[in-house]
Amino acid sequence: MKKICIFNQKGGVGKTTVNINLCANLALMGLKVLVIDIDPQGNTTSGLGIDKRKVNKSMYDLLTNRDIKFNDVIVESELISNFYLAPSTMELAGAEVELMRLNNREEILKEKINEVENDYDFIFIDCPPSLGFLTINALTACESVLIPIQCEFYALEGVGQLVNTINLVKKSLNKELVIEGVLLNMYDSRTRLSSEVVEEVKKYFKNKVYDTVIPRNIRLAEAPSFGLPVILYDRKCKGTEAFGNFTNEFLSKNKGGI
Ligand SMILES: Nc1ncnc2c1ncn2[C@@H]1O[C@H](COP(=O)(O)OP(=O)(O)OP(=O)(O)O)[C@@H](O)[C@H]1O
Ligand SMILES: [Mg+2]
Repeated sequence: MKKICIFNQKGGVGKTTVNINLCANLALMGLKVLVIDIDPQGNTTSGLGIDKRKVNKSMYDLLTNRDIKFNDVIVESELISNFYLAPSTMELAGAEVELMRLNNREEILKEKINEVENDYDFIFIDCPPSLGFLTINALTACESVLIPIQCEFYALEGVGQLVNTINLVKKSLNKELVIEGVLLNMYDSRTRLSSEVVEEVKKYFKNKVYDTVIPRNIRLAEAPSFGLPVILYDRKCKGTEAFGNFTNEFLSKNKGGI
């Protein structure tokens, strides 16, 4: 079992896209996967075809109500076997204020995950684009952080702060935390900028950067509106191919982790 959070405090870099598609591929390979949506935007929840209005119990209930068990919140995917989701709704935005007074507020998620972690091969957490309480809970609960980076001019902006936050959590709340890997997303082979960004990111993160690069692909952007991971939306597109390669690379680096 391994627990990984997908994080970059920059918005729109592909956290949710990576989460949905990597996890779907792992589940289709027969690994048992739990995705925890800890972003009040709930994009992972809707991207997996769950209607947020119909969510019975969500991550908000789990974090704010001691009597709720993790298994009360988890829903099983109807599309993919071995694939489970802990959904989020807008309510989660209020959790920070409600939990402010608790002493162990950074460790609530970690303690809750303990209840179910042995049931899964992988647990992934989709973080919001901020360095707030929810993200700190995720970083405290996980063994590693997978960082998606968008191939654009400001790609490395804020990365120093991101690494500082990881180091801070490492010092105070979670000594084991490491960077799982850095995944370059929305690569455009026609532009020199994209390849320059790849070089920059490699200079900064060195061998932590995955060889696989995810191209900008319209099918990847369309799939969530149908509530599907890309592999079930268009099996032959470039996005599916890239996520297939990435899943294999991810697994080859995690041989001992399953
Ligand atoms: N490789 C790609 N090709 C085309 N579109 C993409 C790609 N990756 C992500 N997108 C699209 O870009 C937008 C942002 O992606 P995504 O929601 O995964 O980012 P995020 O980091 O989770 O955002 P947030 O910080 O708001 O949670 C979405 O509309 C998504 O469909
Ligand atoms: Mg997201």
